[in-house]
Amino acid sequence: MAEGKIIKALSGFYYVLSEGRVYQCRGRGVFRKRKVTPLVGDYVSFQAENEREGYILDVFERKNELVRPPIANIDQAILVFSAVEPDFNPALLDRFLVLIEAKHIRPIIVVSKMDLVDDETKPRIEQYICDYRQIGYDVLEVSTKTRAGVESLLPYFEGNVSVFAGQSGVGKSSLLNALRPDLQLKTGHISHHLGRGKHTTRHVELIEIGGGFVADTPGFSALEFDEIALEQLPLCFPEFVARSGGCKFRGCTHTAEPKCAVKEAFASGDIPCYRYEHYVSFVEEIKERKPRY
Ligand SMILES: Nc1nc2c(ncn2[C@@H]2O[C@H](COP(=O)(O)OP(=O)(O)OP(=O)(O)O)[C@@H](O)[C@H]2O)c(=O)[nH]1
Ligand SMILES: [Zn+2]
Repeated sequence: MAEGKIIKALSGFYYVLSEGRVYQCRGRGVFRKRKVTPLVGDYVSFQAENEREGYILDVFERKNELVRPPIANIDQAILVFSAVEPDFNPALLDRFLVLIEAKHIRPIIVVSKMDLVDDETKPRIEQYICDYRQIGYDVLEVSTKTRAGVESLLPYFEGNVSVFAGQSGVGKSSLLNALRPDLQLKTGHISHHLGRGKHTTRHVELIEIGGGFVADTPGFSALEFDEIALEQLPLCFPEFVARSGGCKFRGCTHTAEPKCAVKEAFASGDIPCYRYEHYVSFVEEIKERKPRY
C-alpha cells in the first residue's frame, strides 16, 4: 500500500502522484460504500498494481473543498483583480474574501494591469492597496505586460496548492503564462480552461509552478457564497474579528447592537466605509436568501 496526492481526474481515472511517479488509478467500489468521491487535491492510500497503475483504497480527511473547480485541500487563493480594464472592484473582492475566509484558505490579492494605471486613477488604487494591507492581507502589484512584480508571486507557491480566482479579463491567464513560459503547449490548455467562464469543467488538473501546485481552472462560484451562514459572516472579516472583543455583546453582529466596537471603528474611519457597507449588504443578502431544502 502507498500514499499519494491526486493531481488529475479524467474519464473515471485518478492520477495519483506518489514519490515522483504518477499512477493511473481507479476508484473501485469502496467509495460507493463510504459515499466519498475522490477529488483532485485529495491525499489517498492506494494499491499499486504495477509501476503505472493502481486503485485507490481510501481518501484521507480533507481540510476544505471547492465546488468549482472540484478540488480539495486548497492552501491559498490568488485573487486577481485588475487596477483598470475592468476597474478595480472592491465589492467583488470582498465577496471572494468572505468565501475564502469561510473555507480557511489563505488569500493573496494580486492587483494586475498596473501599467495601465494613470495619474488620475493612481491615488484611488493606492488607497485600496493600503486598506487591504492594513487588514493584514498580502497585496501584490503586477503587470504581465512589463513583467513588473510577476516574480514576487513565485515564492508564494512553494509547498502549496493554489487556486486562481477573479473575474473575466483581469489577466489570470496572462499571469500564468508569465509565471510558466516554459509550459508552452500546456499554457494554451490552461488559458482554454481559464477562459471557460461559467461552465463546469469536468477535467481538473494541478500543474506545478514554483515548487507547488496550481489548479488549471479558476475557482469559486456563487454556489459557495450561498453556503455561508449568517453567524459565519462576521468571522470572515479579519478586522472585525480583531475588534469584536471590544463589543458589548458576545456574538455581536455589528449591525443593530449598541456599544459595538466595529461600528465605532467604522464611524471613526479606522474601518473603511466600503468594507462595512459590503458587510451589511452581505448580511441582507443572506437574510433574504430562500431556505434551501
Ligand atoms: N496592459 C496590460 N494588459 C494586460 C495585462 N494582463 C493581461 N492583459 C490583457 O487583458 C486581457 C485579458 O487577459 P487574460 O489573461 O485573458 O484574462 P483572464 O483573467 O484569463 O480572462 P478569462 O480567461 O476571461 O477569465 C488580454 O487582452 C491581456 O492581454 C497587463 O498586465 N497589462
Ligand atoms: Zn459589534
